[in-house]
Amino acid sequence: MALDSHIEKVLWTAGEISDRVAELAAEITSDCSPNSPAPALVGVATGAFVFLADLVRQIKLPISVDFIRADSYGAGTESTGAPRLSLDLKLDVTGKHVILVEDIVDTGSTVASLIAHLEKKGASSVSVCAFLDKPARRKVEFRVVGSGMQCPDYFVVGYGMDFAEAYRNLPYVGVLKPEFYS
Ligand SMILES: O=P(O)(O)OC[C@H]1O[C@H](OP(=O)(O)OP(=O)(O)O)[C@H](O)[C@@H]1O
Ligand code: HPA
Ligand SMILES: [Mg+2]
Repeated sequence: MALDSHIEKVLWTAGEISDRVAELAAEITSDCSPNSPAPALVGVATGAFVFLADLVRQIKLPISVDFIRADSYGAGTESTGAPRLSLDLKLDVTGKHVILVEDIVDTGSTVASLIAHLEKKGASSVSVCAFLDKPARRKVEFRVVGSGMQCPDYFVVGYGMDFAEAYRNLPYVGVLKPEFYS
């Protein structure tokens, strides 16, 4: 298939991803006490849409789901370091436990700015569930509570993640051949 020929190497196959997502969903389900309200899962658009859809369908709690958006990469591979909120929540999260769902935490600036925003909106607590955690490039320190995989220091694509808006639809995570990064 033409799209696969753009990929230099696959880091995680669709099967490996689905096994890990099932474990994360089980952790979220078991961490929530039966007497406390179910959390709100907030996906960071656009990248988190595939992970969020897989994750929520395996959580056995009456959660709510919404999206938020903060842009910092544009069409490149370097963060601007100053994410801009470009889509806010529809849900009222006052007094709610929010799980911010990310495809990847890289420098950490997107998640850090969104945690501050959700706390300002009255969330009682905010935790982060990221499919990939890439600590090598972290600039803003915070704790990723649930993470799927530790990502080596590559700019990766697939499973929701893009380069210049392409490759989000790949069912696996991989690294592009150098000629496709320009
Ligand atoms: O930790 P950071 O360095 O802030 O990078 C992580 C963020 O960057 C990407 O989003 P992007 O802003 O590119 O938008 P997208 O989700 O629409 O691809 C990714 O989906 C994360 O949201
Ligand atoms: O490695 C990455 N791939 C895609 N989008 C990203 N946004 C931050 N890091 C990445
Ligand atoms: Mg994103």
